[in-house]
Amino acid sequence: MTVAHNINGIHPAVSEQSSVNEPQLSSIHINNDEEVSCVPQASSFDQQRIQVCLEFQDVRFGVRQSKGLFNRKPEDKEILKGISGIVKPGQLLAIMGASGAGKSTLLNVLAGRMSSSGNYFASGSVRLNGEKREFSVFKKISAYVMQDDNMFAELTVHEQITLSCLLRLPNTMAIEKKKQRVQEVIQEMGLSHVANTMIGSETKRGVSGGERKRVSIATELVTNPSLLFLDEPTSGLDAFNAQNVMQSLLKLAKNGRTVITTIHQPRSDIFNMFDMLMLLSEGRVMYFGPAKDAVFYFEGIGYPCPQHYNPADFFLDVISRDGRSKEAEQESQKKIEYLGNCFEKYGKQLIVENSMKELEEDDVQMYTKPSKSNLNSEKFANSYTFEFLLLAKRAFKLEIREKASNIARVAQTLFFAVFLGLIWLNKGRNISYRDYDAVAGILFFLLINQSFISAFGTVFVLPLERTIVLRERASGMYRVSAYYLSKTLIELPRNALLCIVYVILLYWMVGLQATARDFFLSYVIVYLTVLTAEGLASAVASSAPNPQVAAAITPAFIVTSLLFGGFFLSSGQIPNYFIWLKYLSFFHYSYGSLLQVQFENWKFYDQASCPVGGVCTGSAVLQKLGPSLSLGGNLGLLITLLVSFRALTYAILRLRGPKFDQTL
Ligand SMILES: Nc1ncnc2c1ncn2[C@@H]1O[C@H](COP(=O)(O)OP(=O)(O)OP(=O)(O)O)[C@@H](O)[C@H]1O
Repeated sequence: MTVAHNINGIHPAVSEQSSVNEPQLSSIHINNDEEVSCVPQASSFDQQRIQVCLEFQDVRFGVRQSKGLFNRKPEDKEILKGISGIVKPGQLLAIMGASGAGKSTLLNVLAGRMSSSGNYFASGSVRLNGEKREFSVFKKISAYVMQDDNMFAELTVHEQITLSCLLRLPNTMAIEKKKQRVQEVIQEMGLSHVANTMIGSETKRGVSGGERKRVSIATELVTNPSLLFLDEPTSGLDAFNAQNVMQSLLKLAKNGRTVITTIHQPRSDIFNMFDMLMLLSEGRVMYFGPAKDAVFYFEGIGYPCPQHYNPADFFLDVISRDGRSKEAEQESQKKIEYLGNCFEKYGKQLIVENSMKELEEDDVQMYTKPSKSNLNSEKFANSYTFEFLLLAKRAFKLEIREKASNIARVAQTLFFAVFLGLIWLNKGRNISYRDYDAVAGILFFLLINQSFISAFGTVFVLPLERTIVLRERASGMYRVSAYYLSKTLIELPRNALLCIVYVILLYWMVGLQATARDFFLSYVIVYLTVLTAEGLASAVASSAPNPQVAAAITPAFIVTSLLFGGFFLSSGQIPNYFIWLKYLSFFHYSYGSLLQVQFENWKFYDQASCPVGGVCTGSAVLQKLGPSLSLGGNLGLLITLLVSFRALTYAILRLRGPKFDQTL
């Protein structure tokens, strides 16, 4: 397939008002004579891949913004202003432009990742092999690598890719084949030497930045996607790593994939890897066509690239708005206007339309039509049980590998148990009826201390974990219920162990009711309270955008529960209009239960000398402090709140899941 465009003697009169030099588009020779490889190579898996040609025509996209608190009439902001292009299998398209040019927005629209919040408008068409794309098919043949490489730091590269592979490839495929695919992807992305290294994070040493990005790409690559979208894959990488990543992408493209990436400011050696280039400025196309022809094009319209200059830097200089002064801004604005008009008039017609015509004529027949019948039509590739077991295995690994937080939790538990035990040493033994409220205070504190530790552990972890889960769910890896159920169940033993250590130490140091039944019930109450506090914190944290917000709002919920828990305010002291808060306070039920367990058979050493009407026996204390429900009733409601908070967390995670709109 050979295409040669010769554009001679075109004199666009597009900049009459412009102060920019009048261009003489005298001799632009756009040469697209490279054979595009449509033949998959490499692994056996590659042969099953559908070849995809992505065309987009006159794509417009904008958002509706409200102008302020008191002006509710939304204002439209157009971000993409009629973008067209075409990318074929075997090609690597780089979308370049200054910050705010609309690169990520275009990538998202092409990948169908416009948030379905409805606060936007979009028009134009995006077609796959000449046909309107079907969401379910598109999802299966494409992959999206986000700019942020959110992955679990404690997993090894091999584990991360294996999980993705096992969960995304269909259950009809033998496990052995899936494992073989893992090896292929690891090799394809040049990760063999770090396969058993922890991924790591900013605070934990792991693989290098470039390797991390390649792990992120490999995670998406397991399904052998035909179409790969990447948002700024080189951002934050040093020159060496950036080049490595781009080389990997080039290799993927040359294996017959269609690769589209946004990139900010590539070095010249990276620039030379691009097959196709799209230059965007302020939502308009400044250039689209073979990357190697861009310099000729700009020369032809009056912007010659200086010798020995990185073309990428040159293009960015030319197409960026210069905001250093008002004059400079106006000047650059006119230049952008002119470049946009030039491309509209000449480049677009000659490059985009020719390519599309050419595709209509022959290429489309070369590709298998991506239809449901070619692909596994199930929404999830594997059964619920399989997902649950794999996610539980991952949750367990993460649980035992998070050494720092585990050590911190154990240390806090031991410290508080011994510290509080020493403060209240023997306070439960031989106590006067005059001090019954001191025992009540100890019981209340017994409940809140562990609950706080647990709740705050969740608050900082869940929002970060949610971003990973969101990415995984966006790729259709698993059901959110399988994730949340496995995580919840795997975390149960940790709390059970910490609570038992805490309760044993504190219980015997303070000298609470020394029967097996009372000890066991007290332990169960503390444990259920901790799980409920954690459930409440999970619900709040899962709705917060980040750990900072979660940490700021969770105390409000926990402290309110505390206040209405029965120790600080008796029922009679709560104003009628706030009485409902008492019923929502989980401490109200756990404190009520613990009072019942401890005071039911409590004996004060001096209760024989009780004055008339005094609170001198355990049952008198219970009457005075007044848990209104039976032990069973309190425990039942505590468990109800525990289940409700967990169910609420699940509902929030589900509602706040990935939502894509692929109307184009
Ligand atoms: N939801 C939104 N609401 C308002 N403005 C938006 C929204 N999304 C994008 N924009 C604006 O649209 C423009 C293009 O954004 P986009 O993120 O696509 O740019 P970009 O070229 O990827 O920039 P960068 O290289 O800095 O990531 C920016 O001015 C941005 O502020």
